[in-house]
Amino acid sequence: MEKSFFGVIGLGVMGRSLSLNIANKGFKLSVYNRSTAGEETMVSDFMKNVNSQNEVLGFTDLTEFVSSLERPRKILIMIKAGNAIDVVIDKLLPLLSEGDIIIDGGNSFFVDTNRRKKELKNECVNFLGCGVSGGETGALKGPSLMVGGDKNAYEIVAPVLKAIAGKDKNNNPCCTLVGDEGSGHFVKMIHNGIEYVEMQLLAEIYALLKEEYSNDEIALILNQWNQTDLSSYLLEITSKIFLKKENDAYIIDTILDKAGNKGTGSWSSKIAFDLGSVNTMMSSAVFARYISSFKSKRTQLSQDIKSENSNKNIDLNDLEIAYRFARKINHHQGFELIKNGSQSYNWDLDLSEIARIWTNGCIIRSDFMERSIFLLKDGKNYLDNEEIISFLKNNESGIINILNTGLINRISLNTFYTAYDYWVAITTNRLPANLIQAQRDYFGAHTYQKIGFNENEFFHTNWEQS
Ligand SMILES: NC(=O)C1=CN([C@@H]2O[C@H](COP(=O)(O)OP(=O)(O)OC[C@H]3O[C@@H](n4cnc5c(N)ncnc54)[C@H](OP(=O)(O)O)[C@@H]3O)[C@@H](O)[C@H]2O)C=CC1
Ligand SMILES: O=C(CO)[C@H](O)[C@H](O)COP(=O)(O)O
Repeated sequence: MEKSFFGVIGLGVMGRSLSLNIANKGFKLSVYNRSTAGEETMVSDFMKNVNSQNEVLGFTDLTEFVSSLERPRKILIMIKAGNAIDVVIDKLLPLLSEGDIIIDGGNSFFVDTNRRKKELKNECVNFLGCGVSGGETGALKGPSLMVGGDKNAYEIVAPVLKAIAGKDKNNNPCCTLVGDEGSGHFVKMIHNGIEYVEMQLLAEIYALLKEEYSNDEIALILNQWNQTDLSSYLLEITSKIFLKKENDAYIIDTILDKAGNKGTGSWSSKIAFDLGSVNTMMSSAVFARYISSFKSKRTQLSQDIKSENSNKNIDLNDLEIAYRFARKINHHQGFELIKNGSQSYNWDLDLSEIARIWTNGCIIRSDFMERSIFLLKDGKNYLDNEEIISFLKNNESGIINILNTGLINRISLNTFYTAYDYWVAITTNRLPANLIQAQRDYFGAHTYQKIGFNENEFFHTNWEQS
């Protein structure tokens, strides 16, 4: 029997969509899912969705699955991130041959990907970490693919990845080898960090609007914004969410206000600390999800708090400006983190190319991302651009008015606040850090630098000596 060109392990939400996408592009495919209690029909259910033109073989036996693949074997693992990946790799290894290629398409932590790549290299097996974005629909119709690893291995799987990826405005695939090692998963992790912020900003806008406007009206406002340069996939789906009803009830009003997460947002925040990069907005968006999960505490404490119920009178023009303002800072912080990661890990990442593969297929695709291809050229970031700087300088009052509305009405707007605060701090010539240095020197003799002296000169004061 003719062997399959490509293999997919894992037929969950993403694995089955990617598999159909691959098969629809004409590649002969083998798919595998473990057959555990309660999940025995994953493969047979999948096979029912395969059309007669697709060449797909389904397996619940890993050895048979691997034997069905032509060499070098090209296997995409699309399962839960974490230990499960190591478990599957351990099971695969004895079945593989020199030169075979494993691609991890899940949201794996990039440090694990660095390790796995090294371990597999010792076994003469290639390992690529591929960030996949686009959710269920994107995976089926054209995701954005951020690949990290060796160029030679990438070239072998590129025909499949490029064929299934979404296409940019010039019809080029939203798929690229971003760099070596776990750089693909690093870039996907930051993508998700940016995504968390974009989502939280919309949630805070909802918090402001919902006291004054109906769901239909909120949908209309967001939809109007989506006809402007603010247009994005997340804005589009959010406006649609407000219109969706079940049994005459708006679904949004029936959903418990506890946000979940699977880790990529908090990893992005932790890495920013390690790299000395400032990403206050991502941390704020992660913490907003955590606070939301303290539902019973919030319910208990909210009983003692009087709600003013004042007339909010939100200025929609200011809100639109504040949103535009905060998104610019979010993208700046996100790409700055990528830049810092690139420098620290020697990955030579191309920010403009990353923006390009994020213009279609992925969750944070937007008009602004399209413009970012230009703004991020030659290693530049947003705050190197005069137009961006002048927008931020000239529109402070819009975001201040919105923050004031939040303060007066007890509406938590922390992610908007962190955007503005970052802008204020980064544009302040003299910060009070001189006091921090004095305090450190006082209690710990940590020394300090002096204004007008050489950067390499450090001073110490005996603060208690009169
Ligand atoms: N959903 C999304 O929007 C996106 C998800 N991702 C990432 O893609 C990956 C898959 O996500 P998704 O498809 O949503 O997840 P699902 O929960 O839908 O599917 C999980 C898959 O992993 C398999 N699996 C879980 N544990 C093991 C194990 N120990 N050994 C073998 N197989 C295992 C499951 O098999 P079984 O059915 O037998 O349990 C199933 O096939 C994750 O890393 C996720 O973070 C990336 C981008 C978007
Ligand atoms: O990668 C994704 C989108 O790009 C996944 O949907 C991911 O699960 C989103 O993160 P979280 O579950 O933490 O909200």
